[in-house]
Amino acid sequence: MTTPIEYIVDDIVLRSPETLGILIEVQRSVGKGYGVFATKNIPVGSLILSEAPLVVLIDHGSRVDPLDTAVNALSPARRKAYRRLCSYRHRPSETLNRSILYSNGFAVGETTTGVFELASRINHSCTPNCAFAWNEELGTMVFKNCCELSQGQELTINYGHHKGHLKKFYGFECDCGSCTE
Ligand SMILES: C[S@@+](CC[C@H](N)C(=O)[O-])C[C@H]1O[C@@H](n2cnc3c(N)ncnc32)[C@H](O)[C@@H]1O
Repeated sequence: MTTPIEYIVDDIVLRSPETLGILIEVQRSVGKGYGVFATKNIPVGSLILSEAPLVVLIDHGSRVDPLDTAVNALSPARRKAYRRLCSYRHRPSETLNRSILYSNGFAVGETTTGVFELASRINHSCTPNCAFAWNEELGTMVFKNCCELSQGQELTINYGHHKGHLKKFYGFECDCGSCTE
């Protein structure tokens, strides 16, 4: 659990990660499931979100899937939040926990993957309006907008894959128009 930290964004003092409902909200995104949207105009370079992972996975190659152990160890509310995330099963043998991890995971260090309750709702664009970086000291993924956002605009990040990989691993055809093959 990270200690809440105060940030000043656009004259509002925020306690991390309480930007939900103030700067951003989760809504349906046409053809993409859910997405994260700006609730107001947000100047470039604002702190949009600083969130600790719901689940982290460091795979040590044990026979028992350490992901199942990590998910089972969550509180019922956090386990429910994990299981409610979207999942694209890219192989029939993949477990639901694994599909959720692969569809929603971010690298949080060299060998660690993190899944986030809110950040994992952000959709992809090859020309994204937000950038993110893992902050080791805070133990949070920090998101800032790289251009001005208007109220109601969807936040996007680049998942870091070309078109074919987005289809194969996330199950969607990117139609942003700037994809690389
Ligand atoms: C990390 S989740 C993003 C949140 C997700 N939309 C949800 O409803 O929870 C990744 C999934 O979102 C969808 N997605 C993300 N970016 C998309 C895009 N540009 N076009 C279509 N679907 C997208 C795909 O289903 C993908 O597997």
